[in-house]
Amino acid sequence: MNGQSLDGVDHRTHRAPSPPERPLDEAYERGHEDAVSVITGLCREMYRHGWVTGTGGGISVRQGDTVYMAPSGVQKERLRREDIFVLDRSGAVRHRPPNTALRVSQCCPLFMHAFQMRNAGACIHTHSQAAVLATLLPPTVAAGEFRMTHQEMIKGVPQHGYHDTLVVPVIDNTAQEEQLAASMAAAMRAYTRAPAVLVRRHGLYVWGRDYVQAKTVNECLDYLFEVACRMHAMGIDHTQVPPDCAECRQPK
Ligand SMILES: CSC[C@@H](O)[C@@H](O)C(=O)COP(=O)(O)O
Ligand SMILES: [Zn+2]
Repeated sequence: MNGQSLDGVDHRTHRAPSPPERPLDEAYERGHEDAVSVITGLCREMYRHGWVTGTGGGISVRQGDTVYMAPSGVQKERLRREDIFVLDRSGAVRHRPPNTALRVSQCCPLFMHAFQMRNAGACIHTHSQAAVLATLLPPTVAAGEFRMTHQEMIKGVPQHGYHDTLVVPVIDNTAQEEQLAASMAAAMRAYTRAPAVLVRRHGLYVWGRDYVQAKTVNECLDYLFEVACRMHAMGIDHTQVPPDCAECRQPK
């Protein structure tokens, strides 16, 4: 698909021509329909988990050089197909919804980091309570990173095994979502193995090679964040190798 011929957007200003372009409909090829369905469907699913309530959070999907993204400030579980923005891989809007009041998600520059720096096929942003609470755990606050080891669900994170320590960097929240972009990029450069970035008192950005992997990793991480909080409440250190792990305690 060529963005210029699709919509005629002025790429210098990112402004749509007038009158507004046609909506996403049956005239679009199958690939576009699938990406849009993934966004609307997953947002509904994530809403049921309490991860994208109150208009917060969302998901963006990349197919080749085309990126699909929700508008800003709308209830993400009630997105309609025609509400979805289409961008190119540089983050320039190529097609906007017919409702000209809609603006692209404020998460745009953060989603673009996942696509540009990790070649991700999807990036999920949640306001999960487990993720928020994990950023406030004492060891996490002091270290600026969430650490956990010896949990089965760590195996759901690419390049991680049961005995590995999962490390997720934590960045400080800002007044506006877009202002997180620089510190998220710095964290991604510093933590090349991390599958995600936590935002203190805010939530999580997690990516994957496609939406299936991003969804899986998000679910594993959220489970781990919740377990870590509960372990902490029980007085158990989730960052330490358990003393009964024969494999880790054995002298080499
Ligand atoms: C409850 S408002 C939350 C937003 O400011 C922001 O954090 C967010 O995640 C969603 O931004 P949006 O621009 O609506 O896609
Ligand atoms: Zn947010």
